[in-house]
Amino acid sequence: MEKKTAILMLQDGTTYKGTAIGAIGTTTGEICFNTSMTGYQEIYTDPSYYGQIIVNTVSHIGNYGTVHNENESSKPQINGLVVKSFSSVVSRLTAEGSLQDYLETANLVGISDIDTRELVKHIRTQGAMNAIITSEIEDLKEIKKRLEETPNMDGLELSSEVCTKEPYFVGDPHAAVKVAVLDLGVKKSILTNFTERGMLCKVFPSNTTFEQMKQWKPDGYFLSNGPGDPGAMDYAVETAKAILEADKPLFGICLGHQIISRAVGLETYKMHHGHRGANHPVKNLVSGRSEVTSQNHGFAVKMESIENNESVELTHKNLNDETVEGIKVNGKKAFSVQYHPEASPGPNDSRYLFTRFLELIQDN
Ligand SMILES: NC(=O)CC[C@H](N)C(=O)O
Repeated sequence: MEKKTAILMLQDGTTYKGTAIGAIGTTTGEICFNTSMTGYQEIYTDPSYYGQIIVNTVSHIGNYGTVHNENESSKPQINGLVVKSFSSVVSRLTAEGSLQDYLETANLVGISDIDTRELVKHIRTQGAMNAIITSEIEDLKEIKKRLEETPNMDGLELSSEVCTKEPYFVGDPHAAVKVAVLDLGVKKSILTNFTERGMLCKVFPSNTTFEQMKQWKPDGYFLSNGPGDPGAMDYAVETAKAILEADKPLFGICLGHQIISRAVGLETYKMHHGHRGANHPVKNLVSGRSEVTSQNHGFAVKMESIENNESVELTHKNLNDETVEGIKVNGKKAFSVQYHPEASPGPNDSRYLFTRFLELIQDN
């Protein structure tokens, strides 16, 4: 493939020159980095990344190609991609295609040959910000103008843009346990973790109310991961409040955790640059065990708001920066975690949480 120059410009004006990868074009979004060593396809197709440009800190990307069963949703969801060394050689016998073809088919614009170490250090010190990648505009003033038109992630509601438009089922139709999944941008592997444990999932669009889901007579409710700011999602907070009010078994992951937290009066905030990777240490304060976890979030629940709230118990804490990683709602059958027990990519230390949810439903 003939190499074409691309430009990456950050909101603070920092500009990098590199090589175009994926589709030729222009894209904008919030720039953030993921430190996972493997699992690029799972990361790019995770709907929680919708609206974001991803920097992979692992320097070699594309080398094992793509396969359809590593998709976490129907297509890549990230807005753009920044890598160091992009491989056009695919070294996996079972690969179905190259990453270049995969990105091009999805019309996804990226840039390679960027000093990602330097870039990540910059984001780590300066914090989350918007960025633009272009392989078609050369005029820096024009690039800057396009970048300035990009909305800030703070205050953005994005779940309605990535969720299913119609309800659908996943799992054995005769399963003994039925789980209503509120799709805020759900990853496929979360649903697999439910179905593997004998649960049938009915996945509902993000704006479905408790009353509407209730008609299916679910045994439990799940609030999924997803993109955007939990502070802009009052409609989902109302749904969580209604589920809690009815005292039904309730589990939430990531955005779902932030929504449940807001429903019980906790506050969320935008982090300096978030947690994205597959080796974040978390302590389970109930069992005393530590877990190595997969994470992807740019917002979090305020610790101080938990300390002043008697209706919740802090169950999990991040060992790097002591942020909130999990809660349990006192007197209710509800719990949630900020991190990703389904991993994908990442370690399986936290999969017990899916079994805990099943047990909660069975006890009920
Ligand atoms: N993975 C997620 O569900 C992310 C939740 C939310 N969008 C955040 O960035 O914090």
